[in-house]
Amino acid sequence: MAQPQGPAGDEVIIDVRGLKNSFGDQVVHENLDLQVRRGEILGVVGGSGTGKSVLMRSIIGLQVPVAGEITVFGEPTIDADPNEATDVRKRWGVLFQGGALFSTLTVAENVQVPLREFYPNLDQALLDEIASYKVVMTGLPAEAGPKFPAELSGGMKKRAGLARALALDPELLFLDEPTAGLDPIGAAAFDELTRSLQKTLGLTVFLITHDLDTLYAICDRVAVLADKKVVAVGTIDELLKLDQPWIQEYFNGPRGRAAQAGKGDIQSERRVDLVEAQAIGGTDDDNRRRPATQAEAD
Ligand SMILES: Nc1ncnc2c1ncn2[C@@H]1O[C@H](COP(=O)(O)OP(=O)(O)OP(=O)(O)O)[C@@H](O)[C@H]1O
Repeated sequence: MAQPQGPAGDEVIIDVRGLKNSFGDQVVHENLDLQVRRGEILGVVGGSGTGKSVLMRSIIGLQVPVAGEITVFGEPTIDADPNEATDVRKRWGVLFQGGALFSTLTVAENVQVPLREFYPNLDQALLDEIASYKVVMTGLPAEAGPKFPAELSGGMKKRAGLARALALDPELLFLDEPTAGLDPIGAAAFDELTRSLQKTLGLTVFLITHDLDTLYAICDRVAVLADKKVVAVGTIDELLKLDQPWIQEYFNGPRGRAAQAGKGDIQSERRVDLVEAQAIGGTDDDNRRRPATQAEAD
């Protein structure tokens, strides 16, 4: 199927049109449109409960909307033919909020879950080899493979979840609040990891976040959810020019201004943070904490 084209002529990987979601009387989305372009990191922001996670679940077929159309790689994901849905699902990876690792499986076994699901005939030696590669790729030490999730720090769990999301060599990555719960150093290191994997692997990334530093550091464009729909999509500079109350409050509030003022410093600090994080084995479990922004320092 021909891929739709975005306004700038870029290939549209995710195309959401007229989406409506509701739970009982509560309407979460109404006439929501969104296009995600190949190769971008799209940040998705909005107040708590505006339906960011429900949007992601709708796109990946876990939430059946009341109305609307969604295509991913040009294929419909709502009421899709099961075989075609499987073909499309192989092309994306998902890091759910909190990591969603299976607690009774080791990190390596968690990474192997999607491989076993989609390629049941792979032999164990190959599964082990792929899992080791993905574990190291996400900055975890090789020794993390045989560990259980309960033995990992919060940051390591996120990396393990990311390793599982990358198991099938996806073209498209969904990240639901990947830096939530991480200290600033861990969050910065995870941002750098996301950016470097996105560049190296040519990924398109749909990234739900509340983290202003993440938006400034790695997102190419930002989509804003409010009033049950996407009220704006653009670079942060473009969004700042809009007279939309939530956008102004979010980006021009004290934390937004601090993130904006320090964005160059934050990015260069974040490169140092990554080196530091790698030096300590990719873990975020040290208790060093320093303010990411002047607002936190205050
Ligand atoms: N399975 C469900 N059943 C009933 N209501 C739901 C369900 N899933 C989500 N909701 C409701 O839909 C709304 C949007 O939820 P969602 O988790 O998408 O918000 P969010 O924008 O991701 O919020 P947050 O930033 O706090 O994570 C919320 O009011 C939530 O209670």
